[in-house]
Amino acid sequence: AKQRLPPGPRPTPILGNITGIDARNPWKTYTKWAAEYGDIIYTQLLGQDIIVLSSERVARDLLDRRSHNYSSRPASLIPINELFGTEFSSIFLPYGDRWRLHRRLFHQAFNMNAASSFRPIQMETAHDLMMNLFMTPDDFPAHVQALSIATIMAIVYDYKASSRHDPVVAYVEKTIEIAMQEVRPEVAAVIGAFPFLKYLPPWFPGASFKRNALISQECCAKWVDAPFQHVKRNMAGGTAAQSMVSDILTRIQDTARTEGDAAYMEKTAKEASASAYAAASETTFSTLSTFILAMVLYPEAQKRAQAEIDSVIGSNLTRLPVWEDRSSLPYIDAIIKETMRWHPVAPLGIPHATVDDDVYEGYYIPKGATILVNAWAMSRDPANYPRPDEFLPERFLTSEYGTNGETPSFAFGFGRRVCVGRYVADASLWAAIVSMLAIFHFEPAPGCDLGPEGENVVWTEGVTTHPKFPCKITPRHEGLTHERLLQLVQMST
Ligand code: HEM
Repeated sequence: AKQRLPPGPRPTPILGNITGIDARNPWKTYTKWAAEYGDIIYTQLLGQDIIVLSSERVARDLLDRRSHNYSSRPASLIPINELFGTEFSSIFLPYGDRWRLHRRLFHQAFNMNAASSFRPIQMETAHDLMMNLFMTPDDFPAHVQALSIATIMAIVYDYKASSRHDPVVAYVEKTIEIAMQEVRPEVAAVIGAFPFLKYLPPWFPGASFKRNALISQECCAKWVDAPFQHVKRNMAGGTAAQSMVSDILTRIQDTARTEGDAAYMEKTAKEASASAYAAASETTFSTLSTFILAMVLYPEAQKRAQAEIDSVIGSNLTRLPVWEDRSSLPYIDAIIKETMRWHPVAPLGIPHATVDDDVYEGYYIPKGATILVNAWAMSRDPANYPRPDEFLPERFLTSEYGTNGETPSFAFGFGRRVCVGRYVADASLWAAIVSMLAIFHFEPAPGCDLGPEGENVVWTEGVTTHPKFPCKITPRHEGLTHERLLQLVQMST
């Protein structure tokens, strides 16, 4: 008997459901469909099977409990990654030995215990952020981005990125900017279905993605190599500090049996470290931008967080928050969780794919199907998160709002593909957020109406999304000088 696919909107011939999708916010279309057809729906884009999971329950059942079958990445993303030069990226590797080796390198560097060794770096970049915000508060997006980049560059390569116009950073940022726009299922489906598009000359009208691809390929080659060579040079000269790459290179020297082995491991290390950068910088930046927006729109939450910090470090700023304060600041943890819940950085996650055919609750799920995690829909589920559009950190502190207090599972993804950098990410966010709240007050920029619930805020489009808005940032403590802030920073290191 013909197997029954999950329900969904009826596809039109050839194009499938592509014409019905809001290209700017595809997660909103999928969420609307989920309301109509349920937690698990089937759609088609140009002949490709797409299954969208819209509840945490279904995502856990399939991606966690059947992770052996749901941990690949869509084959349709391979051509587009090759086109853009990002084929090596751990994030997009299909399930298999190559991906497993990447994952092992990450696990050694970023597991819960290992991740804590990066705390001094994270606090130092948080302090740099405070100093920058103090001097030029209106440039806050650039400062937050600088923090996100500097943190991961230091952790992975012990590379000190200069805060402006760093050449290595410029390559990576360009590649990521392009990849965020183009390496997503809706674009991949078009190129997969019409492979000749790949061969259009870059000057061809409408072939902007091809021009982008050439730029991306060039930037990628430099991004993967330049910082890696920096570590090797420092190791050879005996000046390398600890980093993910120096640790791996030391292990290769100690364990590789043949030269071939060593060369393969080194190539893998290069690819994995470059991927860590891509995965970490944009996501950290987006989360912190969303946090600042929440503080502007929800002054009560901001006030409560600051009162909590003051109750621990004192209200006259005799010292800055330090790691040991974390356990006394539960509301700050709740703010971090609620930021990731309120506007998930990757509203459709990173697509998974099935290895084999499967059947779930009577529905047929084909081999090779793209599995989209609709984090947006999960974040808006009123059963788990009452008043879902509101920023309410309290929901992670009391059962009144229904959560179990844990970070929402959709924030960092599922199964064997769950974010390998989640402990690093959590610590970077904490250091930055607690430092910002200790020193600054965030309010709407004068004359700028964001709307009571932020309706007028513009969010960027792509795999990840962040808000763009102006904001007024002022020191909370009257008479705080640059010199005094510097003194406080020096006292706590
Ligand atoms: C707030 C910050 C972050 C968020 C919200 C975030 C979120 C995610 C999500 C949703 C995924 C996809 C999971 C899935 O496929 O189900 C992912 C994958 C990944 N993340 Fe993160 N991430 C963050 C920070 C980081 C950091 C700091 C690192 C590295 C230090 C990192 C490294 C990775 C890597 C390598 C993958 C790919 C894993 C794989 O495909 O096997 N992430 N992340």
